[in-house]
Amino acid sequence: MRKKINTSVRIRPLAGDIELGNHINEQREKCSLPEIARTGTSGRPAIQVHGGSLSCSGTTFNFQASVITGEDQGRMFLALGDPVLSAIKSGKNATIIAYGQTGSGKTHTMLGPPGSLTLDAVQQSAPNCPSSWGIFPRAMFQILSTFQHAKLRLSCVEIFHDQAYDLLNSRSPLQVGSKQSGLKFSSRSTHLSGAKTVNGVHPPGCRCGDCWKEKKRLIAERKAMRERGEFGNGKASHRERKASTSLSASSSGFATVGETVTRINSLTDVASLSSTIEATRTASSHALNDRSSRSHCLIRVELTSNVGGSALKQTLLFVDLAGSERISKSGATGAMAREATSINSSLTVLGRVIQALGTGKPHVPYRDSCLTRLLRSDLEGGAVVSVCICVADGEEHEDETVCSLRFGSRMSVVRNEAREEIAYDLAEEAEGYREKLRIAQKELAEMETRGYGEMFAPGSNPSEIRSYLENKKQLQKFESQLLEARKALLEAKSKARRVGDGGRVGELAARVGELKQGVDNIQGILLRQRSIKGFVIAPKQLWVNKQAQVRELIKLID
Ligand SMILES: Nc1ncnc2c1ncn2[C@@H]1O[C@H](COP(=O)(O)OP(=O)(O)OP(=O)(O)O)[C@@H](O)[C@H]1O
Repeated sequence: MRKKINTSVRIRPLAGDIELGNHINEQREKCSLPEIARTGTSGRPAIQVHGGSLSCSGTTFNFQASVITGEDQGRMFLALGDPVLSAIKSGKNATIIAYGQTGSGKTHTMLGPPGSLTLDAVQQSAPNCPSSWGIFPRAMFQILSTFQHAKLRLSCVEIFHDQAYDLLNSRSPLQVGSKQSGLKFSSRSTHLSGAKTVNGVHPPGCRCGDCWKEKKRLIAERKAMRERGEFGNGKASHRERKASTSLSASSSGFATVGETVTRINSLTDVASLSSTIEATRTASSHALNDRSSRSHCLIRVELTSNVGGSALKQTLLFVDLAGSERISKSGATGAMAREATSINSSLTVLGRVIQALGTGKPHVPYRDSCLTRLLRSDLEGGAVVSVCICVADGEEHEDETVCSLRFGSRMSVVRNEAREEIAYDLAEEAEGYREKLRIAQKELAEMETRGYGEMFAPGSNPSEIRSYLENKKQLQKFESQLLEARKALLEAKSKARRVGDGGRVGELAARVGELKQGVDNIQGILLRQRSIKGFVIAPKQLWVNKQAQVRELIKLID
Protein backbone atom coordinates (compact mmCIF):
# COMPACT_ATOMS: atom_id res chain seq x y z
CA MET A 1 0.00 0.00 0.00
CA ARG A 2 1.29 3.47 -0.89
CA LYS A 3 1.92 5.46 2.28
CA LYS A 4 2.48 9.15 2.90
CA ILE A 5 5.99 10.19 3.80
CA ASN A 6 6.29 10.53 7.58
CA THR A 7 7.00 14.22 8.31
CA SER A 8 8.14 15.80 11.57
CA VAL A 9 8.99 19.39 12.42
CA ARG A 10 11.68 20.21 14.91
CA ILE A 11 11.74 23.72 16.29
CA ARG A 12 15.17 24.86 17.40
CA PRO A 13 14.72 26.92 20.56
CA LEU A 14 15.56 30.61 20.54
CA ALA A 15 19.24 31.31 21.15
CA GLY A 16 18.47 32.54 24.68
CA ASP A 17 16.65 29.29 25.51
CA ILE A 18 19.63 27.17 24.49
CA GLU A 19 22.00 29.24 26.61
CA LEU A 20 19.66 29.16 29.63
CA GLY A 21 19.47 25.39 29.53
CA ASN A 22 16.88 22.68 29.40
CA HIS A 23 14.57 23.89 32.15
CA ILE A 24 13.18 26.71 30.01
CA ASN A 25 12.34 24.27 27.24
CA GLU A 26 10.74 21.84 29.63
CA GLN A 27 8.46 24.64 30.87
CA ARG A 28 7.85 25.70 27.34
CA GLU A 29 6.65 22.29 26.31
CA LYS A 30 4.26 22.09 29.26
CA CYS A 31 2.81 25.57 28.84
CA SER A 32 1.22 27.37 25.93
CA LEU A 33 4.11 27.92 23.59
CA PRO A 34 4.22 31.61 22.64
CA GLU A 35 3.93 33.14 26.11
CA ILE A 36 6.59 31.07 27.84
CA ALA A 37 8.93 31.32 24.88
CA ARG A 38 9.05 35.07 25.27
CA THR A 39 10.60 34.89 28.73
CA GLY A 40 14.31 35.36 29.12
CA THR A 41 15.17 34.96 25.45
CA SER A 42 17.28 37.04 23.16
CA GLY A 43 14.87 36.89 20.19
CA ARG A 44 11.07 36.94 19.73
CA PRO A 45 9.32 33.68 18.83
CA ALA A 46 7.63 33.47 15.45
CA ILE A 47 6.16 29.96 15.34
CA GLN A 48 2.86 29.03 16.97
CA VAL A 49 1.77 25.44 17.45
CA HIS A 50 -1.98 24.80 17.81
CA GLY A 51 -2.80 21.11 18.07
CA GLY A 52 -1.84 19.59 14.72
CA SER A 53 -1.17 22.87 12.92
CA LEU A 54 1.70 25.33 12.80
CA SER A 55 1.61 28.98 11.89
CA CYS A 56 4.32 31.45 11.11
CA SER A 57 4.17 34.96 9.71
CA GLY A 58 0.41 34.71 9.01
CA THR A 59 0.66 31.39 7.11
CA THR A 60 -0.89 28.28 8.63
CA PHE A 61 0.30 24.78 7.81
CA ASN A 62 -2.04 21.88 8.48
CA PHE A 63 0.04 18.97 7.26
CA GLN A 64 0.09 16.05 9.65
CA ALA A 65 3.43 16.27 11.39
CA SER A 66 4.75 15.55 14.84
CA VAL A 67 6.10 18.81 16.22
CA ILE A 68 9.08 18.57 18.55
CA THR A 69 10.35 21.56 20.44
CA GLY A 70 13.27 21.85 22.82
CA GLU A 71 16.54 20.05 23.20
CA ASP A 72 15.34 16.56 24.10
CA GLN A 73 16.94 14.20 21.57
CA GLY A 74 15.03 11.20 22.96
CA ARG A 75 11.64 12.68 22.01
CA MET A 76 12.94 13.47 18.57
CA PHE A 77 14.05 9.88 18.14
CA LEU A 78 10.62 8.58 19.16
CA ALA A 79 9.02 10.64 16.38
CA LEU A 80 11.48 9.82 13.61
CA GLY A 81 13.54 6.82 14.64
CA ASP A 82 10.70 4.51 15.63
CA PRO A 83 9.04 4.33 12.17
CA VAL A 84 12.46 3.56 10.77
CA LEU A 85 13.08 0.70 13.17
CA SER A 86 9.65 -0.78 12.44
CA ALA A 87 10.43 -0.57 8.71
CA ILE A 88 13.66 -2.47 9.28
CA LYS A 89 11.87 -5.08 11.40
CA SER A 90 9.37 -5.62 8.57
CA GLY A 91 12.17 -6.31 6.07
CA LYS A 92 12.19 -2.92 4.31
CA ASN A 93 14.82 -0.25 3.76
CA ALA A 94 14.52 3.10 5.53
CA THR A 95 15.64 6.66 4.84
CA ILE A 96 15.63 9.71 7.11
CA ILE A 97 16.22 13.19 5.70
CA ALA A 98 16.88 16.37 7.71
CA TYR A 99 15.94 19.56 5.84
CA GLY A 100 16.02 23.23 6.87
CA GLN A 101 17.78 26.56 6.74
CA THR A 102 21.37 26.94 7.92
CA GLY A 103 21.75 26.80 11.71
CA SER A 104 18.26 25.35 12.28
CA GLY A 105 19.60 22.16 13.88
CA LYS A 106 19.77 19.49 11.14
CA THR A 107 23.16 18.12 12.17
CA HIS A 108 22.15 18.45 15.83
CA THR A 109 19.04 16.36 15.11
CA MET A 110 20.71 13.79 12.86
CA LEU A 111 24.02 13.32 14.69
CA GLY A 112 24.12 15.45 17.84
CA PRO A 113 25.72 18.75 18.92
CA PRO A 114 29.29 19.39 17.69
CA GLY A 115 31.84 17.18 19.43
CA SER A 116 29.28 14.95 21.17
CA LEU A 117 29.94 11.72 19.24
CA THR A 118 33.04 10.67 21.16
CA LEU A 119 34.36 7.55 22.87
CA ASP A 120 34.41 9.57 26.08
CA ALA A 121 30.63 10.12 25.78
CA VAL A 122 30.10 6.36 25.19
CA GLN A 123 32.15 5.42 28.26
CA GLN A 124 30.37 7.97 30.47
CA SER A 125 26.85 6.87 29.57
CA ALA A 126 27.42 3.08 29.25
CA PRO A 127 25.35 0.91 29.06
CA ASN A 128 22.92 3.54 27.72
CA CYS A 129 23.17 5.75 24.69
CA PRO A 130 24.57 9.27 25.43
CA SER A 131 21.61 11.61 25.97
CA SER A 132 22.92 14.27 23.56
CA TRP A 133 23.17 11.88 20.61
CA GLY A 134 20.97 12.37 17.56
CA ILE A 135 18.92 10.03 15.40
CA PHE A 136 21.72 8.23 13.55
CA PRO A 137 23.75 7.05 16.58
CA ARG A 138 20.55 6.28 18.52
CA ALA A 139 19.24 4.16 15.64
CA MET A 140 22.58 2.32 15.57
CA PHE A 141 22.33 1.74 19.33
CA GLN A 142 18.87 0.20 18.91
CA ILE A 143 19.89 -1.91 15.92
CA LEU A 144 23.02 -3.22 17.64
CA SER A 145 20.90 -4.41 20.57
CA THR A 146 17.93 -5.69 18.51
CA PHE A 147 19.74 -7.43 15.62
CA GLN A 148 22.61 -8.95 17.56
CA HIS A 149 23.56 -11.49 14.89
CA ALA A 150 23.29 -9.17 11.92
CA LYS A 151 26.32 -7.83 10.05
CA LEU A 152 26.44 -4.03 9.92
CA ARG A 153 28.52 -2.05 7.44
CA LEU A 154 28.70 1.71 7.03
CA SER A 155 29.76 4.07 4.29
CA CYS A 156 29.55 7.85 4.19
CA VAL A 157 29.46 10.17 1.23
CA GLU A 158 29.37 13.96 1.09
CA ILE A 159 28.07 15.96 -1.85
CA PHE A 160 30.01 19.17 -2.25
CA HIS A 161 29.56 21.38 -5.32
CA ASP A 162 27.46 18.61 -6.92
CA GLN A 163 30.31 16.06 -6.71
CA ALA A 164 30.34 13.02 -4.40
CA TYR A 165 33.30 12.43 -2.02
CA ASP A 166 34.15 9.50 0.24
CA LEU A 167 34.22 10.75 3.84
CA LEU A 168 35.82 7.54 5.08
CA ASN A 169 38.69 7.84 2.61
CA SER A 170 40.17 11.35 2.91
CA ARG A 171 37.40 12.88 0.75
CA SER A 172 38.50 11.08 -2.41
CA PRO A 173 36.13 11.83 -5.31
CA LEU A 174 33.56 9.16 -6.17
CA GLN A 175 31.84 8.23 -9.40
CA VAL A 176 28.06 7.95 -9.54
CA GLY A 177 26.80 5.03 -11.61
CA SER A 178 23.40 3.85 -12.80
CA LYS A 179 22.15 0.85 -10.79
CA GLN A 180 20.03 -0.49 -13.66
CA SER A 181 22.99 -0.85 -15.98
CA GLY A 182 25.24 -2.52 -13.44
CA LEU A 183 26.59 0.79 -12.09
CA LYS A 184 27.70 2.02 -15.48
CA PHE A 185 28.83 5.60 -15.30
CA SER A 186 26.59 8.41 -16.32
CA SER A 187 29.32 11.00 -16.73
CA ARG A 188 30.20 11.77 -20.32
CA SER A 189 33.54 12.80 -21.67
CA THR A 190 33.78 16.52 -22.30
CA HIS A 191 36.88 16.35 -24.49
CA LEU A 192 36.24 17.24 -28.07
CA SER A 193 37.80 15.62 -31.05
CA GLY A 194 41.00 17.24 -32.17
CA ALA A 195 42.19 17.73 -28.55
CA LYS A 196 45.94 18.29 -28.40
CA THR A 197 48.17 15.35 -27.56
CA VAL A 198 50.86 15.62 -24.87
CA ASN A 199 54.13 14.12 -26.09
CA GLY A 200 52.16 11.89 -28.45
CA VAL A 201 49.75 10.67 -25.75
CA HIS A 202 46.09 11.59 -26.11
CA PRO A 203 44.29 13.29 -23.17
CA PRO A 204 41.61 11.41 -21.19
CA GLY A 205 38.35 10.91 -23.07
CA CYS A 206 39.85 12.18 -26.34
CA ARG A 207 37.45 11.59 -29.23
CA CYS A 208 39.76 12.04 -32.17
CA GLY A 209 39.65 9.58 -35.07
CA ASP A 210 42.62 7.54 -33.80
CA CYS A 211 41.17 7.15 -30.31
CA TRP A 212 37.79 6.23 -31.72
CA LYS A 213 39.39 3.50 -33.86
CA GLU A 214 41.38 2.29 -30.84
CA LYS A 215 38.19 2.12 -28.76
CA LYS A 216 36.41 0.10 -31.48
CA ARG A 217 39.38 -2.25 -31.67
CA LEU A 218 39.31 -2.76 -27.87
CA ILE A 219 35.58 -3.51 -27.93
CA ALA A 220 36.05 -6.04 -30.75
CA GLU A 221 38.96 -7.64 -28.89
CA ARG A 222 36.92 -7.95 -25.69
CA LYS A 223 34.04 -9.49 -27.64
CA ALA A 224 36.41 -12.00 -29.18
CA MET A 225 37.86 -12.85 -25.76
CA ARG A 226 34.36 -13.41 -24.42
CA GLU A 227 33.54 -15.68 -27.35
CA ARG A 228 36.74 -17.62 -26.78
CA GLY A 229 35.46 -18.16 -23.23
CA GLU A 230 38.19 -16.10 -21.57
CA PHE A 231 35.58 -13.76 -20.10
CA GLY A 232 32.93 -16.47 -19.81
CA ASN A 233 30.10 -17.17 -22.24
CA GLY A 234 29.16 -14.06 -24.24
CA LYS A 235 25.42 -14.14 -23.63
CA ALA A 236 25.64 -14.97 -19.94
CA SER A 237 28.19 -12.24 -19.43
CA HIS A 238 25.91 -9.71 -21.09
CA ARG A 239 23.03 -10.77 -18.84
CA GLU A 240 25.27 -10.55 -15.83
CA ARG A 241 26.28 -7.03 -16.76
CA LYS A 242 22.62 -6.11 -17.13
CA ALA A 243 21.90 -7.46 -13.67
CA SER A 244 23.08 -4.83 -11.29
CA THR A 245 26.25 -5.19 -9.27
CA SER A 246 24.50 -3.02 -6.71
CA LEU A 247 22.72 -4.11 -3.55
CA SER A 248 19.47 -5.06 -5.18
CA ALA A 249 19.16 -6.17 -8.76
CA SER A 250 15.65 -4.78 -9.06
CA SER A 251 16.49 -1.31 -7.81
CA SER A 252 16.49 1.68 -10.11
CA GLY A 253 18.35 4.96 -9.73
CA PHE A 254 21.97 5.72 -9.04
CA ALA A 255 24.60 4.90 -6.46
CA THR A 256 28.14 5.91 -5.70
CA VAL A 257 30.69 3.35 -6.83
CA GLY A 258 33.64 2.02 -4.84
CA GLU A 259 33.28 3.99 -1.61
CA THR A 260 34.92 2.69 1.58
CA VAL A 261 32.73 0.43 3.67
CA THR A 262 33.52 -0.22 7.34
CA ARG A 263 32.16 -2.86 9.73
CA ILE A 264 30.29 -1.77 12.88
CA ASN A 265 30.33 -4.13 15.84
CA SER A 266 29.70 -1.84 18.80
CA LEU A 267 28.70 1.63 19.93
CA THR A 268 32.41 2.45 20.16
CA ASP A 269 32.69 1.87 16.38
CA VAL A 270 29.70 4.18 15.87
CA ALA A 271 31.39 6.94 17.91
CA SER A 272 34.73 6.43 16.17
CA LEU A 273 33.20 6.55 12.66
CA SER A 274 31.00 9.51 13.56
CA SER A 275 33.98 11.51 14.75
CA THR A 276 35.81 10.61 11.50
CA ILE A 277 32.78 11.99 9.63
CA GLU A 278 32.69 15.13 11.79
CA ALA A 279 36.45 15.66 11.39
CA THR A 280 36.39 15.15 7.60
CA ARG A 281 33.14 16.80 6.50
CA THR A 282 33.46 20.24 4.93
CA ALA A 283 32.34 22.89 7.42
CA SER A 284 32.91 26.62 7.95
CA SER A 285 31.80 29.37 10.24
CA HIS A 286 29.42 32.18 9.25
CA ALA A 287 27.09 34.66 10.91
CA LEU A 288 24.30 32.10 11.44
CA ASN A 289 26.28 29.04 12.52
CA ASP A 290 29.74 28.55 14.03
CA ARG A 291 30.09 25.18 12.41
CA SER A 292 27.98 25.22 9.28
CA SER A 293 28.07 22.08 7.09
CA ARG A 294 28.86 23.08 3.53
CA SER A 295 27.89 19.73 2.03
CA HIS A 296 25.07 17.19 2.03
CA CYS A 297 26.07 14.13 4.05
CA LEU A 298 24.68 10.66 3.28
CA ILE A 299 25.41 7.92 5.83
CA ARG A 300 24.45 4.51 4.47
CA VAL A 301 24.22 1.53 6.80
CA GLU A 302 23.86 -1.94 5.32
CA LEU A 303 22.34 -4.58 7.56
CA THR A 304 22.70 -8.23 6.54
CA SER A 305 20.76 -10.79 8.56
CA ASN A 306 20.28 -14.51 8.23
CA VAL A 307 16.71 -15.52 7.33
CA GLY A 308 16.31 -19.30 7.22
CA GLY A 309 19.74 -19.86 5.69
CA SER A 310 19.43 -17.00 3.17
CA ALA A 311 20.76 -13.49 3.56
CA LEU A 312 18.50 -10.46 3.81
CA LYS A 313 20.23 -7.18 2.96
CA GLN A 314 18.59 -3.93 4.03
CA THR A 315 19.84 -0.37 4.01
CA LEU A 316 19.28 2.59 6.28
CA LEU A 317 20.13 5.96 4.85
CA PHE A 318 20.62 9.04 7.04
CA VAL A 319 20.70 12.27 5.05
CA ASP A 320 21.89 15.46 6.73
CA LEU A 321 21.32 18.09 4.06
CA ALA A 322 23.33 21.30 3.90
CA GLY A 323 21.19 24.26 4.92
CA SER A 324 19.54 26.73 2.59
CA GLU A 325 21.15 30.09 3.14
CA ARG A 326 20.51 33.77 2.39
CA ILE A 327 23.94 35.15 1.63
CA SER A 328 22.85 38.58 2.88
CA LYS A 329 22.17 37.04 6.31
CA SER A 330 25.04 34.54 6.59
CA GLY A 331 27.51 37.17 5.36
CA ALA A 332 29.26 34.57 3.20
CA THR A 333 31.73 35.91 0.64
CA GLY A 334 34.09 34.41 -1.96
CA ALA A 335 34.34 30.61 -1.88
CA MET A 336 31.71 30.37 0.88
CA ALA A 337 29.23 32.40 -1.16
CA ARG A 338 29.82 30.04 -4.11
CA GLU A 339 29.23 27.07 -1.77
CA ALA A 340 25.97 28.66 -0.62
CA THR A 341 24.84 29.12 -4.23
CA SER A 342 25.65 25.48 -5.01
CA ILE A 343 23.80 24.28 -1.87
CA ASN A 344 20.75 26.42 -2.69
CA SER A 345 20.60 25.21 -6.28
CA SER A 346 20.78 21.51 -5.30
CA LEU A 347 18.00 22.13 -2.74
CA THR A 348 15.94 23.82 -5.46
CA VAL A 349 16.28 20.68 -7.58
CA LEU A 350 15.21 18.57 -4.58
CA GLY A 351 12.19 20.88 -4.19
CA ARG A 352 11.30 20.39 -7.88
CA VAL A 353 11.60 16.60 -7.50
CA ILE A 354 9.29 16.62 -4.47
CA GLN A 355 6.83 18.93 -6.27
CA ALA A 356 6.77 16.58 -9.29
CA LEU A 357 6.28 13.50 -7.07
CA GLY A 358 3.56 15.20 -5.02
CA THR A 359 1.58 16.37 -8.05
CA GLY A 360 2.09 13.10 -9.96
CA LYS A 361 3.94 14.70 -12.90
CA PRO A 362 5.13 12.18 -15.52
CA HIS A 363 8.67 13.59 -15.51
CA VAL A 364 10.61 13.86 -12.25
CA PRO A 365 13.90 15.77 -12.72
CA TYR A 366 16.10 13.40 -10.68
CA ARG A 367 19.03 13.78 -13.06
CA ASP A 368 19.39 17.52 -12.44
CA SER A 369 21.61 17.13 -9.36
CA CYS A 370 23.91 14.58 -7.79
CA LEU A 371 21.81 14.65 -4.59
CA THR A 372 18.52 13.79 -6.30
CA ARG A 373 20.20 11.10 -8.41
CA LEU A 374 21.42 9.41 -5.23
CA LEU A 375 18.03 9.75 -3.49
CA ARG A 376 16.03 8.52 -6.47
CA SER A 377 15.61 4.86 -5.57
CA ASP A 378 14.61 5.71 -1.98
CA LEU A 379 12.02 8.28 -3.05
CA GLU A 380 10.67 5.91 -5.71
CA GLY A 381 9.74 3.21 -3.24
CA GLY A 382 13.07 1.65 -2.38
CA ALA A 383 12.63 2.71 1.26
CA VAL A 384 10.25 3.94 3.94
CA VAL A 385 11.05 7.66 3.96
CA SER A 386 10.82 10.01 6.96
CA VAL A 387 11.63 13.71 6.85
CA CYS A 388 12.52 16.09 9.64
CA ILE A 389 11.94 19.75 8.82
CA CYS A 390 14.20 21.79 11.08
CA VAL A 391 13.21 25.39 11.73
CA ALA A 392 14.75 28.01 13.98
CA ASP A 393 12.35 29.96 16.15
CA GLY A 394 12.67 33.75 16.12
CA GLU A 395 11.24 36.62 14.10
CA GLU A 396 14.48 37.08 12.18
CA HIS A 397 14.04 33.60 10.62
CA GLU A 398 10.35 33.96 9.65
CA ASP A 399 10.83 33.93 5.87
CA GLU A 400 13.12 30.88 5.91
CA THR A 401 10.78 29.08 8.33
CA VAL A 402 7.81 29.59 5.99
CA CYS A 403 9.91 28.25 3.05
CA SER A 404 10.98 25.17 5.03
CA LEU A 405 7.43 24.47 6.22
CA ARG A 406 6.20 24.80 2.61
CA PHE A 407 8.75 22.15 1.62
CA GLY A 408 7.50 19.96 4.50
CA SER A 409 3.90 20.37 3.42
CA ARG A 410 4.82 19.37 -0.17
CA MET A 411 6.79 16.41 1.15
CA SER A 412 3.88 15.27 3.33
CA VAL A 413 1.64 14.59 0.32
CA VAL A 414 4.19 12.41 -1.49
CA ARG A 415 3.21 8.77 -1.30
CA ASN A 416 5.59 5.92 -1.85
CA GLU A 417 5.37 2.19 -1.49
CA ALA A 418 8.40 0.62 0.11
CA ARG A 419 8.99 -2.94 -1.07
CA GLU A 420 10.10 -5.72 1.17
CA GLU A 421 13.65 -6.81 0.40
CA ILE A 422 14.12 -10.44 -0.65
CA ALA A 423 16.49 -12.84 1.09
CA TYR A 424 18.87 -14.68 -1.25
CA ASP A 425 21.87 -16.96 -1.35
CA LEU A 426 24.83 -14.79 -0.45
CA ALA A 427 27.46 -17.38 -1.41
CA GLU A 428 26.02 -17.73 -4.91
CA GLU A 429 25.89 -13.96 -5.31
CA ALA A 430 29.50 -13.58 -4.13
CA GLU A 431 30.54 -16.19 -6.71
CA GLY A 432 28.97 -14.04 -9.47
CA TYR A 433 30.79 -10.95 -8.17
CA ARG A 434 34.10 -12.84 -8.06
CA GLU A 435 33.73 -13.69 -11.74
CA LYS A 436 32.93 -10.04 -12.54
CA LEU A 437 35.91 -8.92 -10.47
CA ARG A 438 38.23 -11.24 -12.40
CA ILE A 439 37.03 -9.73 -15.68
CA ALA A 440 37.22 -6.14 -14.40
CA GLN A 441 40.76 -6.64 -13.02
CA LYS A 442 41.90 -8.12 -16.32
CA GLU A 443 40.42 -5.18 -18.20
CA LEU A 444 42.04 -2.72 -15.80
CA ALA A 445 45.46 -4.34 -16.26
CA GLU A 446 44.96 -4.24 -20.01
CA MET A 447 44.13 -0.52 -19.86
CA GLU A 448 47.20 0.14 -17.73
CA THR A 449 49.51 -1.48 -20.27
CA ARG A 450 47.93 0.73 -22.92
CA GLY A 451 48.70 3.85 -20.87
CA TYR A 452 45.15 4.67 -19.73
CA GLY A 453 46.15 5.20 -16.05
CA GLU A 454 47.98 8.21 -14.58
CA MET A 455 51.47 8.31 -16.04
CA PHE A 456 54.46 10.51 -16.65
CA ALA A 457 55.21 11.82 -20.09
CA PRO A 458 58.04 9.97 -21.83
CA GLY A 459 61.34 11.76 -21.21
CA SER A 460 60.27 13.30 -17.87
CA ASN A 461 63.08 14.01 -15.43
CA PRO A 462 63.47 10.92 -13.12
CA SER A 463 64.28 13.08 -10.08
CA GLU A 464 61.08 15.11 -10.65
CA ILE A 465 59.11 11.87 -10.88
CA ARG A 466 60.67 10.65 -7.62
CA SER A 467 59.87 13.93 -5.86
CA TYR A 468 56.25 13.85 -7.14
CA LEU A 469 55.70 10.28 -5.90
CA GLU A 470 57.36 11.13 -2.57
CA ASN A 471 55.05 14.14 -2.14
CA LYS A 472 51.99 12.00 -2.85
CA LYS A 473 53.06 9.53 -0.16
CA GLN A 474 53.78 12.38 2.24
CA LEU A 475 50.32 13.87 1.61
CA GLN A 476 48.64 10.57 2.52
CA LYS A 477 50.68 10.39 5.73
CA PHE A 478 49.87 13.97 6.72
CA GLU A 479 46.17 13.49 5.92
CA SER A 480 45.85 10.45 8.16
CA GLN A 481 47.80 12.21 10.96
CA LEU A 482 45.50 15.23 10.61
CA LEU A 483 42.40 13.04 10.88
CA GLU A 484 43.74 11.34 14.01
CA ALA A 485 44.68 14.71 15.57
CA ARG A 486 41.20 16.12 14.81
CA LYS A 487 39.55 13.08 16.42
CA ALA A 488 41.83 13.38 19.46
CA LEU A 489 40.87 17.06 19.73
CA LEU A 490 37.15 16.19 19.69
CA GLU A 491 37.77 13.65 22.48
CA ALA A 492 39.79 16.15 24.52
CA LYS A 493 37.09 18.82 24.11
CA SER A 494 34.40 16.36 25.23
CA LYS A 495 36.42 15.43 28.32
CA ALA A 496 37.18 19.09 29.02
CA ARG A 497 33.46 19.97 28.94
CA ARG A 498 32.73 17.14 31.38
CA VAL A 499 35.47 17.80 33.93
CA GLY A 500 35.68 21.55 33.36
CA ASP A 501 39.38 21.51 32.56
CA GLY A 502 40.92 22.42 29.19
CA GLY A 503 43.64 19.71 29.57
CA ARG A 504 45.32 18.92 26.24
CA VAL A 505 42.85 20.92 24.13
CA GLY A 506 45.27 23.79 23.43
CA GLU A 507 48.15 21.48 22.55
CA LEU A 508 45.98 19.35 20.25
CA ALA A 509 44.44 22.40 18.57
CA ALA A 510 47.97 23.66 17.80
CA ARG A 511 48.92 20.23 16.39
CA VAL A 512 45.81 20.24 14.15
CA GLY A 513 46.79 23.71 12.93
CA GLU A 514 50.35 22.57 12.11
CA LEU A 515 49.20 19.45 10.28
CA LYS A 516 46.56 21.39 8.31
CA GLN A 517 49.30 23.79 7.24
CA GLY A 518 51.45 20.80 6.22
CA VAL A 519 48.62 19.28 4.16
CA ASP A 520 47.91 22.62 2.43
CA ASN A 521 51.62 23.05 1.59
CA ILE A 522 52.02 19.60 0.05
CA GLN A 523 48.76 19.97 -1.86
CA GLY A 524 50.10 23.27 -3.26
CA ILE A 525 53.39 21.63 -4.32
CA LEU A 526 51.56 18.71 -5.97
CA LEU A 527 49.29 21.12 -7.81
CA ARG A 528 52.32 23.01 -9.13
CA GLN A 529 54.04 19.75 -10.16
CA ARG A 530 50.91 18.57 -11.95
CA SER A 531 50.62 21.85 -13.80
CA ILE A 532 54.11 21.48 -15.41
CA LYS A 533 53.18 21.04 -19.02
CA GLY A 534 53.47 17.43 -20.16
CA PHE A 535 54.80 16.10 -16.84
CA VAL A 536 51.84 14.14 -15.46
CA ILE A 537 49.29 12.73 -17.88
CA ALA A 538 45.93 12.42 -16.11
CA PRO A 539 44.25 9.00 -16.23
CA LYS A 540 41.61 8.42 -18.89
CA GLN A 541 38.00 8.41 -17.71
CA LEU A 542 37.63 4.78 -18.84
CA TRP A 543 40.45 3.75 -16.48
CA VAL A 544 39.04 5.80 -13.57
CA ASN A 545 35.63 4.15 -14.07
CA LYS A 546 37.12 0.68 -14.28
CA GLN A 547 39.15 1.24 -11.13
CA ALA A 548 36.00 2.36 -9.27
CA GLN A 549 34.18 -0.74 -10.54
CA VAL A 550 36.96 -2.99 -9.21
CA ARG A 551 36.73 -1.31 -5.79
CA GLU A 552 32.92 -1.70 -5.82
CA LEU A 553 33.16 -5.42 -6.61
CA ILE A 554 35.74 -5.97 -3.86
CA LYS A 555 33.34 -4.15 -1.50
CA LEU A 556 30.42 -6.38 -2.56
CA ILE A 557 32.39 -9.60 -2.09
CA ASP A 558 33.64 -8.63 1.38
N1 LIG B 1 17.05 21.64 19.32
C1 LIG B 1 18.22 22.16 19.68
N2 LIG B 1 18.54 22.27 20.98
C2 LIG B 1 19.71 22.80 21.37
N3 LIG B 1 20.67 23.24 20.54
C3 LIG B 1 20.41 23.17 19.23
C4 LIG B 1 19.19 22.62 18.73
N4 LIG B 1 19.23 22.66 17.40
C5 LIG B 1 20.44 23.18 17.08
N5 LIG B 1 21.13 23.51 18.18
C6 LIG B 1 22.49 24.07 18.20
O1 LIG B 1 22.53 25.11 17.23
C7 LIG B 1 23.77 25.11 16.52
C8 LIG B 1 23.52 24.96 15.01
O2 LIG B 1 22.94 23.69 14.78
P1 LIG B 1 23.36 22.74 13.55
O3 LIG B 1 24.80 22.90 13.22
O4 LIG B 1 22.85 21.40 13.84
O5 LIG B 1 22.52 23.44 12.40
P2 LIG B 1 22.40 22.97 10.87
O6 LIG B 1 20.97 23.12 10.48
O7 LIG B 1 23.00 21.64 10.68
O8 LIG B 1 23.24 24.11 10.17
P3 LIG B 1 24.03 24.07 8.74
O9 LIG B 1 23.03 23.83 7.68
O10 LIG B 1 24.63 25.43 8.66
O11 LIG B 1 25.04 22.98 8.86
C9 LIG B 1 24.58 23.94 17.09
O12 LIG B 1 25.46 24.44 18.06
C10 LIG B 1 23.54 23.07 17.72
O13 LIG B 1 24.04 22.28 18.78
